[in-house]
Amino acid sequence: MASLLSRFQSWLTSNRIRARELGLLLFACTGAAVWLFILDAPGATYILPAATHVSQRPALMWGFTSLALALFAWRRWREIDALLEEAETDVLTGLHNRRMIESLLEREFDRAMRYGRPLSLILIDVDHFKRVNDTHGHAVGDNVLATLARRVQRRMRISDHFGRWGGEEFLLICPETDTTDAMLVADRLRKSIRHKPMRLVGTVTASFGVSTYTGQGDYTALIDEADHYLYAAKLQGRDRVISKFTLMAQDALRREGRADEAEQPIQSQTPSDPDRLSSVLSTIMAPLQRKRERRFGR
Ligand SMILES: Nc1nc2c(ncn2[C@@H]2O[C@H](COP(=O)(O)OP(=O)(O)OP(=O)(O)O)[C@@H](O)[C@H]2O)c(=O)[nH]1
Repeated sequence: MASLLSRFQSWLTSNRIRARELGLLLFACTGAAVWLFILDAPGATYILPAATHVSQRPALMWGFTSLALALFAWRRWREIDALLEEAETDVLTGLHNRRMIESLLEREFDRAMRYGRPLSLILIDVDHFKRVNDTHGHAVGDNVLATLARRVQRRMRISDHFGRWGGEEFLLICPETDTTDAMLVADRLRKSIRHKPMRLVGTVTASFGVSTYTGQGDYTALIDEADHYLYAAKLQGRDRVISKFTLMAQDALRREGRADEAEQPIQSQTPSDPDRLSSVLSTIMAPLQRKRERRFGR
């Protein structure tokens, strides 16, 4: 008997059923049987003869049954909701995990494609993160990731989506955002990471790759493009933002024989930073603007 009971208990545990829930379920089943009896369903009298007494007060029985069923459903719903949230959240940072951010990206990409709206991606990768782990330990490395996540979260728009792409890489999805704006956003984030030293580690920097949907390809191509620019940012010395525009500007500067300037990051740590970024962007945009004006006669 004892072993039967313990087996029943372990079955309850393995099926995540608590005794209170089982009680509620039994109560709901009893209520349902009583209702069968009240409705004079065939065989109901054999299922629950004792229900005759309770059926004298059908309103009370109806109330109890509904309450029991509602409580049971509510508890189950909360558990399922918690499990779903757990399945979509990165435990370390509390951000969307890879699966969730990828499905959000797919959704935003479909929307951008259908309505012809701009959509930019910012792929962020912590610089020399292996060194942080090796020098200070994995726990401190984890703390760096969590701090970076909080800093970005505090500065992103409410309509943006932010998630952990994997390891020390993060993805920010910016709907309704063109390349120029996405670069400014990325640069603001870059500064917010760099300028405030992190506990035990000191200054941490990150590199950024920015890609924008141009009406071609699918969302994986957009990710690949951001990854390509992120790789370029790492190659060019890290702690910088690279997009299609940056590479175009660098090409333009090289063609003009200003190779030295092309090697400088478009953003620097000087207060004139945004000026330089916008001046380089306007250098690239000017011919495009002239072409557009010629075409549309404006
Ligand atoms: N603490 C911690 N480390 C992680 C986590 N995920 C990945 N890493 C570590 O992140 C490091 C990434 O190293 P690399 O890919 O060589 O990149 P890096 O050292 O940042 O160099 P660059 O990206 O080229 O600047 C590896 O040592 C991983 O073990 C994590 O969740 N927590």
